[in-house]
Amino acid sequence: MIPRNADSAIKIAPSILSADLSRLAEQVKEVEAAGADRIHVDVMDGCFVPNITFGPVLVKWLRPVTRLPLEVHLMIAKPDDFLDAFAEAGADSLIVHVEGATHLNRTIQHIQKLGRKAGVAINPATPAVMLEEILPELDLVLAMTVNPGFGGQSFLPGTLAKIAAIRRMIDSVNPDCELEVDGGVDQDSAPRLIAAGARVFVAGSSIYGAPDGPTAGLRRLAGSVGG
Ligand SMILES: O=C(CO)[C@@H](O)[C@H](O)COP(=O)(O)O
Ligand SMILES: [Fe+2]
Repeated sequence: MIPRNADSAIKIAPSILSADLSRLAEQVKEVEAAGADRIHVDVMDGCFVPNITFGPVLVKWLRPVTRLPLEVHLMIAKPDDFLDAFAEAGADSLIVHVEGATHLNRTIQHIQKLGRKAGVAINPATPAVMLEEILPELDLVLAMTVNPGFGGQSFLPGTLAKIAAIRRMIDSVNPDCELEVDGGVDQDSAPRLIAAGARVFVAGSSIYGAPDGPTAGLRRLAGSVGG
């Protein structure tokens, strides 16, 4: 199998939320071989979002399965209480929601002290200006393109203008910060997202739910954005 070009400016992060969890290791190894750039782990607590998924123990078991970075998307009411546990389990980056962190600056400092990359996620209805003060400190912004909580939802096109606004903010104050998008990302939405300024693409159902399998799904998505 020919891997994707590792130097591609476009990064793809398969979300294991849509994987066949009865053979998770195999499913992660498959997307690694197909050229995925990182693995996206959706953590939900049934409080911040109406669904429950994974805890640090899953990250611990996943860590030796792949050489890819593990990014942990924390959709939980009390992210500060779990940062150490996810870092210790092997997370490479920790993403908290701007809507869920009361003392966001402190939370980001905490992540940095743990030696992990720090990201902030922003929901579709939250204005981009909420990122303004924290943006200089960030490694990554995760713009939600669905309401968080479930895989397999439809991309919300109303988020495109905000993504373009975040791209302008990043370019002016922190050009090294990555702009990642999450939710309903497939070969139809991805070209529109790239035009708006996104460079990292989380994809669950378009990869793991692809009828012809995760490798074909990933290839199709990468092909749609020239990555
Ligand atoms: O954070 C979330 C959902 O809350 C995502 O990471 C989903 O896992 C993306 O799944 P698809 O929309 O690509 O199926
Ligand atoms: Fe996510």
